[in-house]
Amino acid sequence: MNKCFKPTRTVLIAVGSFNPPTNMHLRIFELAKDFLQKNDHEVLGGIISPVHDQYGKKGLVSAEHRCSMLKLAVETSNWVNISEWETQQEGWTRTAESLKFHKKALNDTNSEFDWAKKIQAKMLDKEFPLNINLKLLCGADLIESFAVPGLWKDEDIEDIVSNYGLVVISRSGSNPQQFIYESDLLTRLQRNISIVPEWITNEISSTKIRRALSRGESVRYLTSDSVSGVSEFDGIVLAVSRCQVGDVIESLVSSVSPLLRLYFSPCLTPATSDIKIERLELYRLNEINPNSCGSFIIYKWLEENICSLSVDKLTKRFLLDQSQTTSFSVSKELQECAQLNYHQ
Ligand SMILES: Nc1ncnc2c1ncn2[C@@H]1O[C@H](COP(=O)(O)OP(=O)(O)OP(=O)(O)O)[C@@H](O)[C@H]1O
Ligand SMILES: NC(=O)c1ccc[n+]([C@@H]2O[C@H](COP(=O)(O)O)[C@@H](O)[C@H]2O)c1
Repeated sequence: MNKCFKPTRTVLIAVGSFNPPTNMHLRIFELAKDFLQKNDHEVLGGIISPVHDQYGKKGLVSAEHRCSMLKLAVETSNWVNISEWETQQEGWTRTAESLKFHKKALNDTNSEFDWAKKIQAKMLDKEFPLNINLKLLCGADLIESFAVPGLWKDEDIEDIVSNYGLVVISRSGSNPQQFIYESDLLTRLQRNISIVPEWITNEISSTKIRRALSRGESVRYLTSDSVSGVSEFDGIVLAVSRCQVGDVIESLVSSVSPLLRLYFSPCLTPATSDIKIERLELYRLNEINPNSCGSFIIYKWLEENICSLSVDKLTKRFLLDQSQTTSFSVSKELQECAQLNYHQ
């Protein structure tokens, strides 16, 4: 083996709306990293650069919110970072400009940006200059958007491909090889374009997640649980009418904390048995799932199961407090006891 051989130090950057982030947004980083590492690159890190609000795409939620979702999404990755730089500019930034900024910051040993510091910290030997290369990582649909009249400047395309390089992940409905073949410019620069096939095809997209959410359908396992705001409710909801709370139950429930206690006024014709125990999924409210917050789900459930609801003050405070943890532990004994009472 040639002792002098040094792999090219590379960082991948993906630009886009991330509205909301999906599992595929992170998956493309893994695919590209595997591919590059087999082709003489040392992949030091990844950067996700969400677009500015003024990009103006229909249905784009605020950059602040997209960034918080992205931060949650990358919690499980030890190499993909978020750069909020584009979102903090006066207006929308062309991708070529964004690449220029990010490459400069990555190679600046005094960089003030956390993502740059983290990536630089991954370098085993820090000889100067740092010589960190930046490549644009994208799905095949993004490269095909190069052909949309007026969307990209030819000189930007030339700059991006020749001075940085592209890693394109295949996507169903796109044919990047043919697209390159049909473009004289891209054919000329094609040694700087890597096309990475995704054999385990997966057509998750932000559009499909938004569609599912707007229809009140589950988006679980399409994006991280922390992004969708869903977390298992591992406790019990005890819904009892005030007059039905017997001393025994009262002493039992008060000894267990936390427990969601919902009191409701008795209905004329009781819609439920004395004690109702349900397992529910709780959602945290965000701009993407405005109809799925914990309180909404619980009110909805109660509406369907119980009439004339009045939630006691403590419970209401709990339900409305979005920062509250949504995971409960309730002792097995209590659950069994409650089950027993339910069947009585
Ligand atoms: N399923 C996928 N396969 C390959 N690349 C993807 C996939 N989903 C997203 N990407 C790529 O991730 C980058 C950022 O994506 P973007 O924010 O546009 O997401 P999207 O899911 O395509 O969004 P939308 O559905 O809103 O158009 C783009 O380069 C896009 O091509
Ligand atoms: N001329 C350009 O630099 C140019 C044109 C169109 C889109 N883009 C970028 O490509 C990304 C496209 O994102 P969407 O696929 O979510 O629309 C955005 O980050 C946008 O800034 C850049």
